[in-house]
Amino acid sequence: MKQKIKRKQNNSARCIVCGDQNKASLGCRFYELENGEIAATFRSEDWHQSYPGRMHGGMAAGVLDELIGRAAAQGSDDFWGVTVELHMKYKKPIPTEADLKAVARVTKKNRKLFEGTGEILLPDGTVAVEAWGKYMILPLSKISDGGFAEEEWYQIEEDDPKEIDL
Ligand SMILES: CCCCCCCCCCCC(=O)SCCNC(=O)CCNC(=O)[C@H](O)C(C)(C)COP(=O)(O)OP(=O)(O)OC[C@H]1O[C@@H](n2cnc3c(N)ncnc32)[C@H](O)[C@@H]1OP(=O)(O)O
Repeated sequence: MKQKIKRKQNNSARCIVCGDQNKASLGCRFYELENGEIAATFRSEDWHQSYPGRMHGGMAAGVLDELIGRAAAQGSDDFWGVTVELHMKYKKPIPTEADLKAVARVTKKNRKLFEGTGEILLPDGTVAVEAWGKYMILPLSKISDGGFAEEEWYQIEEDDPKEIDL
């Protein structure tokens, strides 16, 4: 089903999932949706492989870890936290050298913690991987040394889609 995109979130420079200047990164883009969920687009390259032709399960966990975390950061470029628990269910292999999508949402949130779920979809829409995660909300100063937000956290200017088919 097509979902309207409200806003694209920032990328970072060196992250393995969304690093704009990291050649090994999955190149994720994160789009906040009108229905309250968040979607990611990314490409599985051959260097993300586990078995031949199959994306590494750790990379899939990385995508859903970050995507669920970002689901709680909707509307803000200054909301931070760290993953404290992550549970994965691998249902189908994810091919390498494929353009892929994922979607996530927050399911529970209080002052200190939040939880959410997410899925990676195969090109035909089948759910390949499901995840549930729990995160602790923290100020950036407790997570990273200074300079990240100013130097490594920015919008990529490009021709962004207006909607996404999930
Ligand atoms: C995200 C948007 C970003 C948006 C954009 C970016 C998205 C990035 C997403 C990727 C994120 C990552 O991969 S992050 C990388 C992977 N994760 C990490 O590196 C986290 C490693 N863990 C830690 O650094 C630490 O454990 C902390 C900071 C989480 C907690 O340390 P601490 O504060 O010393 O811990 P502690 O005193 O034991 O606990 C503090 C309070 O939290 C509670 N607590 C601790 N763990 C848990 C838990 N799993 N479930 C419930 N509650 C817990 C304790 O009971 C306690 O409650 P009370 O006694 O106060 O009541």
